Amino acid sequence: MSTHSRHIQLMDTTLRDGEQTQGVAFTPMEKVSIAKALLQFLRVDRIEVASARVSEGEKEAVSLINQWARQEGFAERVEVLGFVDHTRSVDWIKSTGGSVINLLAKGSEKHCREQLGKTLDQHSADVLQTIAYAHEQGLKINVYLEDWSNGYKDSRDYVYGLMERLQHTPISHFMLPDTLGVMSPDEVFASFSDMCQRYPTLQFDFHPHNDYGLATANVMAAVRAGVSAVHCTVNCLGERAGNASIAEVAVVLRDKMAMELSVDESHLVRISEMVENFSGKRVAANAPIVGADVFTQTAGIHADGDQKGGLYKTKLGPERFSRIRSYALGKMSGKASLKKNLEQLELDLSEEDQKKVLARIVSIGDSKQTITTDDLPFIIADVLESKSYQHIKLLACSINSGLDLPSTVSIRVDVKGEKHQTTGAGSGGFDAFIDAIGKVLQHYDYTLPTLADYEIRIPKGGHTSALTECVITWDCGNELRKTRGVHVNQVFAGILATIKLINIQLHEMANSPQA
Ligand SMILES: CC(C)C(=O)C(=O)O
Repeated sequence: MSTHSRHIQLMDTTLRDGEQTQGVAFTPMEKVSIAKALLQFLRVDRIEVASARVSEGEKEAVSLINQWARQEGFAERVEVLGFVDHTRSVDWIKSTGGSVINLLAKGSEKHCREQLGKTLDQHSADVLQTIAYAHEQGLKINVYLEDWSNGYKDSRDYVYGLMERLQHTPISHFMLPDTLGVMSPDEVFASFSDMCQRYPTLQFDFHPHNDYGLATANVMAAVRAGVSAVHCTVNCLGERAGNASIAEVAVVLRDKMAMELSVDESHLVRISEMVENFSGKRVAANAPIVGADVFTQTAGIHADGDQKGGLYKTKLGPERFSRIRSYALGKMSGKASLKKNLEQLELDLSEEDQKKVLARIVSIGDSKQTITTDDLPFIIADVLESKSYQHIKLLACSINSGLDLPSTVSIRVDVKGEKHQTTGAGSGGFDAFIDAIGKVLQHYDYTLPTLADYEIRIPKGGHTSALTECVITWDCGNELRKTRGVHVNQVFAGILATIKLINIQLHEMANSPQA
């Protein structure tokens, strides 16, 4: 098959196979939100949203999605996995207002024999009967040949036999899964080339799994062999090691194969965040395109190269995905990393002061702590002994905690030069501190944002007396902000991270035009 540019459909199955990720279950409203984001903003071609007959909640979700999709003219782009169960899956899909069934047939002789206890003739008769009924009911029909990768390897005659029986029925897409994620790109290319040449008038989809970490490479091979659609999920969710990441597939097919796609890449990250929140499955910081760190340069030499004419630029620029490049501060930072951060904060420092600040950054980095751009003004203030960034200082803090007892805290703080002493109570030491500090801050018209996340880490191989690092993500309304605190006592690490956030926000309040 030629590698000439052609349109490749992306079928997103986050809401069906993605929900088969261990521990993931979306509520109906979450499913509706994800479906809308996928079709309306990301503009994928098709979405698979559920398996038929799973539950009442699933029925509600699918009905809501179909209702919305019909209004928006997307009805035929919403698909539901159905089973060879006479009329039951078809009736279920019809009752949700659905238009498309993705019928699950057996793609390997072994599955057909061992799981269904049927021969090829018996199984194809059942499949044909369900297809006829679905067609009569006005559904569009796609068919999965489950375990096709093994079927093609071990029982090719069975696969051809099934295809012969199905090829003249009203099936729109033959969806060939690598159900257990066992194929290599060479195997995908050879098998799909054969299928596409043998049945040149049929449309084939590839449904990959990532068990060997080869899902994206396998998608490339399938497209090279001639498939017209590939399946993927947001954040690579899916059974076991997942399917193929939609972000990876989109950029690889565009950049490496010059294929035409409908997806709007600028929405990839937002959808990834939405799915991360609803699924509770964190995206690895180094996940291509959507990971938190993938547009951060750490080595000073890279920051230097970027400053000298974009020497480290690639097609995968952050702007393409509505993200920005950042320059990490740590022991590997150089002058250019600091300069880039100063530019971002619109801060001007003499060469001499930059040297001092850089030396401090490197020494903080050496003690394994991480530094964010938000930390920089405070490091500068500390190194250059400027008072203008120290709006709040924790002078003393003692915490009393006991098993099954409320915690109490007593604090002394300096806010803008005024001293306060107060107490607080809560269900834990940190909660008690939040109670106490809240009492002080109400005098300054300031309310702490809510926590979006709270992580405690110790260095790998650490021991009970090791430093702990607390990273708090704050929901500041229009943005999420992270602050870090480091201390041997993990509650104090959280308290220091909180003081940092308060300092940043009091500083912004003091410098806002209304102040
Ligand atoms: C249920 C089927 C279609 C599947 O997801 C697979 O075979 O990978």
